[in-house]
Amino acid sequence: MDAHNESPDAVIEARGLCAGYGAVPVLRDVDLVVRPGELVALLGANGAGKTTTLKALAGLLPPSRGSVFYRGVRRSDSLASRSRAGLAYVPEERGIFRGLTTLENLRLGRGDPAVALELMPELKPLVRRPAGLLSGGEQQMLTIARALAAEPAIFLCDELSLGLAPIIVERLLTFIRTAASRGVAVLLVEQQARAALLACDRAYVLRRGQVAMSGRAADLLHRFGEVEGQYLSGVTE
Ligand SMILES: Nc1ncnc2c1ncn2[C@@H]1O[C@H](COP(=O)(O)OP(=O)(O)OP(=O)(O)O)[C@@H](O)[C@H]1O
Repeated sequence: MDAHNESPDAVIEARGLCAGYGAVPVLRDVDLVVRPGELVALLGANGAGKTTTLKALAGLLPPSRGSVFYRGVRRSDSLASRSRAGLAYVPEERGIFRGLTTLENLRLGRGDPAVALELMPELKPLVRRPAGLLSGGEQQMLTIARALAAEPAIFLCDELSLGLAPIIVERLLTFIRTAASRGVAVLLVEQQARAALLACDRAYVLRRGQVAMSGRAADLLHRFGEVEGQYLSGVTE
């Protein structure tokens, strides 16, 4: 039934996606599309299923029903295999080796460290510093520059702004916007809904594992009260 995706121009597409952990269902019939050059936010209350969605899209969690299409092809392969095919995923934990220097961490990426440093010049004075000593914002710059230096087709980023000052979040969003303008499809999980809607083209709002609202970011900003309502009514406990 879902052997073909419905949006031929999509880089990544979830169709009727259901996924969870063991016997615990989390996602229910999630439909989601990200196209080249689009910056898309995934919003929702704590526990709504945002990280679970990214994990299922990245290949870390198998769908119990429904499909994930990557560049038009239905996939059930691993994250490593999807990464080789142009998918970049930054998890909430950021994937930094704290005992290695910034440069050594950049070398672990798929892209050229020199490209990462050109993309994010703030990292240049920090190349020899152990990544564990970088500030939270600098660590996030490192993970994002490392991911984007590989010129992925799609960039999935969890909790972009976790623990970061608003000015740093603004810098990161501008940086990611530039990547999107070069054609990268971006899906961001973001806690700060208003900031995300101001920066993104489109958004999906999850509530208890389902897409409760979706559309152009500008339209969702006009309906921000409703967006916030999804958070209040979406709390699971
Ligand atoms: N490994 C796991 N095993 C069992 N349940 C899990 C696991 N990881 C997450 N969950 C549950 O799945 C639901 C969705 O979690 P998820 O992390 O996707 O939410 P989220 O929207 O990313 O939340 P947050 O904003 O708090 O990070 C929650 O009820 C959570 O408790």
